[in-house]
Amino acid sequence: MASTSRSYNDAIDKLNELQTPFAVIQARHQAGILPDSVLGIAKMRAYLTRIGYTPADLDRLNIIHVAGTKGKGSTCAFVDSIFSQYQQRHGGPRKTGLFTSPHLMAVRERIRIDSKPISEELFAKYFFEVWDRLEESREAPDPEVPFGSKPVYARYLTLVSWHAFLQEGVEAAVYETGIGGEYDSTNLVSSPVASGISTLGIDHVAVLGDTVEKIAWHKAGIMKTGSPAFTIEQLPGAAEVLVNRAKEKNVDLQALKIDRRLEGVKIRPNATFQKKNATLAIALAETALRKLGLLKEMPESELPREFIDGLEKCVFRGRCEVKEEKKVTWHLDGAHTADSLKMSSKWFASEITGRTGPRVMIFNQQGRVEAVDFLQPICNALKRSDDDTGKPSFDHVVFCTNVTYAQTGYKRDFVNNTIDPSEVDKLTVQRSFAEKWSSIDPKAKVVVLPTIEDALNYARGVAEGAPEGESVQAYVTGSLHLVGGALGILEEADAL
Ligand SMILES: Nc1ncnc2c1ncn2[C@@H]1O[C@H](COP(=O)(O)OP(=O)(O)OP(=O)(O)O)[C@@H](O)[C@H]1O
Repeated sequence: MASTSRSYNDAIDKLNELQTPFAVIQARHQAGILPDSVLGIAKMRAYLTRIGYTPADLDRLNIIHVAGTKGKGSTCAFVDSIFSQYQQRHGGPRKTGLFTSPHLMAVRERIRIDSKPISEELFAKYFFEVWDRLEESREAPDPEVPFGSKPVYARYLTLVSWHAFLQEGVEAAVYETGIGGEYDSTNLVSSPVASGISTLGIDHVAVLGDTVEKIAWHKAGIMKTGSPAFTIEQLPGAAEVLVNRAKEKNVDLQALKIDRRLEGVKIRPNATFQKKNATLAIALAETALRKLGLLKEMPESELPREFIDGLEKCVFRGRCEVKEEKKVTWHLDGAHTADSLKMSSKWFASEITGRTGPRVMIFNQQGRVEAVDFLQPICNALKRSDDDTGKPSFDHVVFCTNVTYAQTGYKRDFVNNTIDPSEVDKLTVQRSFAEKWSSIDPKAKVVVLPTIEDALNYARGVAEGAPEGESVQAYVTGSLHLVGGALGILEEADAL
């Protein structure tokens, strides 16, 4: 049955129904059932067939495919921004696509055409076309592959992106993997223009394994015979796995050192990790632009103007983002792993050097009590200078949930059924974070608040009480959902 209601909001409501409910996740976890791996990819192939395409159709998109633990989103954004400079100056690639996850403020940000989030209208159109095609083809094309009538949330969005990009005539598309690589829903592409593997570290251990070697094995799954692959400097164990898998697949894998042509290029933030992401992006964009006949010569001494502008003008929101408000400077960064939080807190520390206003941190990681171990390195990065010894790292530390609003709860695009609702109500994780922070930084004022809106208002309250001429230096981090919710609220305030 075709759905009768077809607005963007209707699409998001349907999409939210495709989230795996917390109770199901918990039951699977208790029974030791791991997420689908080989079968998951077989199911994706079947879904692709049911919506009318074959994996070979995806080759028309000239895909750049990026995996990694950290920096994959930033790398994809850099490549897309370089493409955009070529479009503006040379008219090609004709149309570009960018598929990333998660979203910050609206689901449609995950599917971008010519660098802009797909319109609500087009999102709804392609979302429901995929929906209808799946409804109309309930019989499995391959009887060996058992599957439900619809894939889960992230996989469904991958299908929508392929359908949208193919229908819109996208000529070059950049794809960020969701989790891992080998069994990721984006990994149906068989001949990418190039694959890129950004910095590897520990994350998603339940799915990918608990060592960087096991994780590297999964990420290396996006390398494809016949397509070049690039990576940057990695931990030795991870580098070895990548090299071995490249050999098995007969892939030409290049491990890149930071591109010296980046000297003088103003990338943001001006940090080593971002230079690694930019280095990877340069190699990926160069490969695609050469294939499309848009780049003939690549000078060894300096980057073409289009590359420099693409890197300098790239905007990837919610990553090391600064927003000014009356009496509050908001520093927002969605880092949420041990390594990236170390980088992120150093970035915040460098941003506020020499500033005297009260420091406020707003932090959350919903459902991940183990994130309590990420707090000490943040505290260490913000230690006061010798002149200020005796002061806490942060004057105020707020732990809140990812629920957006105090009155109305989640914004539709942020509904999350995969976490324990009772834990959110009881603020269980937030209380354990608070206890930890009080033990490591006893002079800080530590509070637990139920929503993002409450947390932002708390920081604004501190600003009101701050001495004349001093601004609160607020650091919002730990989760892209938290950062996205905060940006949404701050932007509503801008619009008033
Ligand atoms: N190469 C890197 N090494 C370590 N940390 C990084 C790197 N690149 C980015 N980060 C940190 O991680 C945060 C998220 O960056 P980005 O979105 O590019 O990563 P990602 O791999 O897409 O991760 P995810 O989508 O899981 O958040 C950044 O704001 C920054 O703090």
